[in-house]
Amino acid sequence: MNGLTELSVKCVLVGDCAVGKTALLVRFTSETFPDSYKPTVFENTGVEVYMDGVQISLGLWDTAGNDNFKQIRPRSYQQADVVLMCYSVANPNSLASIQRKWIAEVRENLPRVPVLVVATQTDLREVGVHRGSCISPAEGKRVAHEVHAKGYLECSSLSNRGVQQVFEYAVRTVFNKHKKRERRRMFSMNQCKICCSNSVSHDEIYAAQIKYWLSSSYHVCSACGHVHKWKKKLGITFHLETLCNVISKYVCVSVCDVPGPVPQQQLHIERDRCDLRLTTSQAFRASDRMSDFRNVLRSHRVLSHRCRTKIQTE
Ligand SMILES: Nc1nc2c(ncn2[C@@H]2O[C@H](COP(=O)(O)OP(=O)(O)OP(=O)(O)O)[C@@H](O)[C@H]2O)c(=O)[nH]1
Repeated sequence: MNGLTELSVKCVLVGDCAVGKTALLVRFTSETFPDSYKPTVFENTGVEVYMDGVQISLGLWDTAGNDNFKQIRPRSYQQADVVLMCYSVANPNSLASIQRKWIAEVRENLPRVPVLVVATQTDLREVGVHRGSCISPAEGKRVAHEVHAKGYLECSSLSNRGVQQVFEYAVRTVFNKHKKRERRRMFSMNQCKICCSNSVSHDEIYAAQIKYWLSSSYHVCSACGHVHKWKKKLGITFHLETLCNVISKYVCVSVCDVPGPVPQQQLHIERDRCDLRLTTSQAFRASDRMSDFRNVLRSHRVLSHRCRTKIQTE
């Protein structure tokens, strides 16, 4: 990806046999509907799409629902950006499989990649023998919620209803994730120039002695998320002892402008890979109980877009 002018997205479809994964892909890529059923072993295809002016190479990976080909599936999971877990509204077992089997397999291979639950063959709610006994949207949504899916969509490849939306949603999910990451990187680069005039290098910084940390209060800059000694100027009160204890290995702010004795501990920053994010809307003091502090960090995970830098203590 280059400054979000182009992006490549790998989307993998999984789900029980005959739920309509191939038909969904065929409908989306060629505007046709395959009537005959031919079990998939392994297929992939690619299309170019645009989103907000960004050209996106969308790789679409069809997988076999049949477990005879189970060994092949991990190949499809490699480097995936988003997974569509499909079930047929006319087949309750296929929905049960999402909870019982597919989410576990996907998470084993892709622990953090967004998944969407996709209900297929929705035309069967209106015609055919399953009419009246099909799975309702509410039931599908409930399962999606339980497996922590990023979204729930319904479609019919036969009637072409909702097909486009499935892929739009999938691409949008990945797109937004990249945009967020990009924005964070930009903030990180820009704001550090402003706020950290006397900070040391971003890639490798030196922190003061832990002892010094234990006895000192620092402040997190509201602009860049860095710890400063600027009392009440820009940031929130933040005690490094607490910070160190709570996040014993990974700290989500970089420490710069460290006064005091010669640094004894070297810290390495892993840029753009931060799990914890801070906002500046709240103040914490050293006296805060650890659990409260942890909760506050947790509750602020998604709020801040400020520069995030992860420090790994050696
Ligand atoms: N009524 C209806 N039938 C569909 C729809 N989508 C697929 N089918 C039919 O369902 C059968 C299975 O479709 P496939 O797309 O091959 O299913 P699959 O999930 O790829 O199956 P595997 O390759 O075995 O994993 C075919 O006979 C399709 O014609 C749909 O939206 N509505």
